[in-house]
Amino acid sequence: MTGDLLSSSIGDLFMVAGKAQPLQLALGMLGVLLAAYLFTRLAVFIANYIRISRGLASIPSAPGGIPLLGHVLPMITCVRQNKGAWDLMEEWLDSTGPIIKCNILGTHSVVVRDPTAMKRVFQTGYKIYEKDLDLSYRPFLPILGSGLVTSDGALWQKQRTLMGPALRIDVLDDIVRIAKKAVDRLCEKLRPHAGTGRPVNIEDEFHLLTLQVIGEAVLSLGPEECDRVFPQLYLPVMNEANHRVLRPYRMYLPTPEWFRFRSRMGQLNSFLINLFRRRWQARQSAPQRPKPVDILDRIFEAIEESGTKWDAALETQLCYEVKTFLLAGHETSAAMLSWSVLELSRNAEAAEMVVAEAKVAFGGDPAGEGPSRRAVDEMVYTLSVLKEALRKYSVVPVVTRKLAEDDPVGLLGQPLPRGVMVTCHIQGTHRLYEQPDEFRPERFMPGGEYDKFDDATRAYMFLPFIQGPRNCLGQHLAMLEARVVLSLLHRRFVFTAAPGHPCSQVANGLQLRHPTVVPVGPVDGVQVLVEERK
Ligand code: HEM
Repeated sequence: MTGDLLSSSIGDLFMVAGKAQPLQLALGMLGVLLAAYLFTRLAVFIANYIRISRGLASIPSAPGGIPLLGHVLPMITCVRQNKGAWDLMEEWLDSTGPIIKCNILGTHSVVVRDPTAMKRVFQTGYKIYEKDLDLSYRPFLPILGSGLVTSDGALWQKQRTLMGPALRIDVLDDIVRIAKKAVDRLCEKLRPHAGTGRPVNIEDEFHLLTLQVIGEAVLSLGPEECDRVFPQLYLPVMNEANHRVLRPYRMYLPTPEWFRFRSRMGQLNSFLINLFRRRWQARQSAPQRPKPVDILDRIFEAIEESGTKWDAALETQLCYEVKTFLLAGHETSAAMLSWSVLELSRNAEAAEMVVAEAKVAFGGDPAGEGPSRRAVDEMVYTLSVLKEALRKYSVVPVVTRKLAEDDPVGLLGQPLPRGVMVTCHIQGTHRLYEQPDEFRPERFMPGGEYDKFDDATRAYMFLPFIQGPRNCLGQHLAMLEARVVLSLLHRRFVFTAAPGHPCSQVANGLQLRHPTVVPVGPVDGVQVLVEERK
């Protein structure tokens, strides 16, 4: 009986199949394949989830997690209260211990701030602590692609070898001159405001200035071209990518903004690739190799020396690298400069010390060609102001990694399983200083608090640029540029926080930090009044 039933239903099935349209059959097959794919993905996800959970069993969990959602709700609440998720993580570290685990929609993360753990992730174990492209960097992948910040393994190694020298050594001499010209232009812009009581949003000005510096240093673009191309194409694209961090669905929904993003990306890529082609062809047809004038020239030299063939793949890769330099090189520096100006506007004595260094470096002719690089290197107090701004405000508060294989050494004595995300809480490390809320540039002066840390871990107590083989390639460029800008601005003007603006009302600048956007700048900019310095 059962056998009859079975054979008749199989027969029916063949009958139906026989009568079905090819399209229906194809759709049916597609449905089956999709279901099988989703089922396999789910099975792999569950198996990994269980394996990683077991591997982390002995690590204390952050408070407030619930099944499935993990710690997403406390994080959302925290952002609603105008605090960064990284602030919440710091509270967890304070209350629970030096190593904790949390869960973000099924992704396990271990959070640490101890310098020995940082050393393992950034230095001794860097090959297995890979970039976390699934979560943190995903919204930026359409822009940065396989550029230096977002690549790993052999490709990263090759690109780092190719690009590294172009950002170091002699280009740094040019940066002083380029930054000097940019800050002269900014001074001209500020002069009409001096003494008028009209506030200026200095953060906005720093965004334009740092884009001009990086645009000229990398591509020899003039200030007008930078001001024309970047605010139109590059800045809106970055803006959308930042929105996508908290609203990942925007990456997939074909809204008008999604199409605008694609179109601007396309225009920016064409602008860059056309520029590369023009410059490469001019170089190939020149009777002799010209002296390099910018970072692109130096990259071209490295390409020629390595014998790399010029083709479409190379153009695309170059495009990713240049967009990486633009992104990495301007927002971080603008945030650092904004915080420094805010702090100096509250501390006349520190501002006077910066001015004193500027007088030595720029001599009696601040409007001249600019100091030598050696003279800028000697501005140790100005450098300490910038470092203290990077410490106090931690413009990159967390850096995440994904463990590519089991790490039996692990962090703080805890072996870690493959696949776990590691959140290096840079802000937490920067708060392991005495009275961390206070702005004290002296910490970074010779013999100061920083010098007194233990030799073995000192380098991991100050991590704005992280450390190790994947450290920031532009850190020397950034700090050189910022010293020129900060010192010359203060040599010419006195800045005070504009009355009525939050930056004149809150007791501590920490209250002004943006809760969701990295690099962390002031949430409402820094509005200042400008006076000529006597
Ligand atoms: C105050 C300014 C800056 C800060 C705080 C900063 C911070 C950082 C940090 C934290 C990283 C590591 C990111 C990670 O591993 O996930 C990084 C990497 C990088 N930065 Fe910067 N950066 C600054 C300026 C610059 C500038 C001016 C440039 C270029 C012109 C630059 C180019 C890069 C590149 C290419 C990398 C990737 C290095 C690699 O993975 O090999 N940065 N930066």
